[in-house]
Amino acid sequence: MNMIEVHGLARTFQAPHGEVNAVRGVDFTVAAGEIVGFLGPNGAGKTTTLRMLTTLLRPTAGTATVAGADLLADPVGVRRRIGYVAQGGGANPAELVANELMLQARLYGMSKAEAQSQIDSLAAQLGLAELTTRLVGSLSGGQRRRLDIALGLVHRPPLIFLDEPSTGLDPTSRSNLWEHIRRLRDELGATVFLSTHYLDEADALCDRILIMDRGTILVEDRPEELKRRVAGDAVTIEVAPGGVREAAAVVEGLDGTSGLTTTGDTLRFRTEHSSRTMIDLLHALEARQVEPVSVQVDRPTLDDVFLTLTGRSEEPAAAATAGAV
Ligand SMILES: Nc1ncnc2c1ncn2[C@@H]1O[C@H](COP(=O)(O)OP(=O)(O)OP(=O)(O)O)[C@@H](O)[C@H]1O
Repeated sequence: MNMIEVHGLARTFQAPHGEVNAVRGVDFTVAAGEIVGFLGPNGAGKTTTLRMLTTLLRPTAGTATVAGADLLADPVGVRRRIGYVAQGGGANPAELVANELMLQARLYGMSKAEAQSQIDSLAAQLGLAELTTRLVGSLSGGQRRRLDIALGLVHRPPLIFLDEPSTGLDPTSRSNLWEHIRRLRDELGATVFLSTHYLDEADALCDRILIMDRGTILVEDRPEELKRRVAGDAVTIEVAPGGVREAAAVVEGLDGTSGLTTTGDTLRFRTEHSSRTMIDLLHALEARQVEPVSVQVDRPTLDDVFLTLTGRSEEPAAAATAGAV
């Protein structure tokens, strides 16, 4: 069974400088029990899509079924069956954390006892247990983010939308959150649809990834397939003046390297086996008396995925405006 079915979903905004085609007629499905990641550069249309699927924004065109309810005909039905953790969060700064969580749970019709037990377990898992007697407004950015997440999950929705859930979280909170999301799926059978800028997050959590760019979905794939498309680590090496041609010849002679470019005294290339390549490279440079000034190895990033898939890097949000249609 599909938890989300989207057909031709589109949203255009009227802006002072013209129309913005934020989402340009996308089609996709999410199966029950899947964790699906939504990736894309700033302005790609991820939040707009999430806001449409969570009934906060009316589509300009298209249809969708969300958690078994028709998005346009039954938005209230959709709302009752989903949890949504937005980027901004809507908690009241003047309220106590515990009260805010209880209010949310009760709004969704949970009994007091059921709500309390769910709040206790969420608070423990998301590192909020010590903060329940604090005012929302006194929380740090990361603490506030964890509260927003707890508020989105408190009524145990079968379908959960998370908009960049780990932005602003420290590494421990991040890995606790991932653990919690996995448990929601594994133990409760929940379906999770999350947007993220972090490839490692999508990789660690998601069964499938949709990549959006300029309002369209470029590719849908499992994370391992996606990573396979990015050919290895990126190496940047600067050599002493006069050595760049020699160094380029060395790089081209090494196994498993690709995409060599040079700028001034700096060379950039990709390698599938970075540690072996680096040892061979440094030995070969020494043998040819080319002196390396600096060396940097970077794991594939989201930007690399984009570069590989689209042949270009992330672009500013303005690229999605009417002029770019
Ligand atoms: N209310 C609005 N009025 C005009 N343009 C808008 C509005 N909301 C979004 N946009 C534009 O629509 C495009 C898509 O924005 P959206 O917020 O969906 O992107 P995103 O993929 O979520 O980006 P980010 O990763 O930065 O959160 C952008 O060009 C944005 O400026």
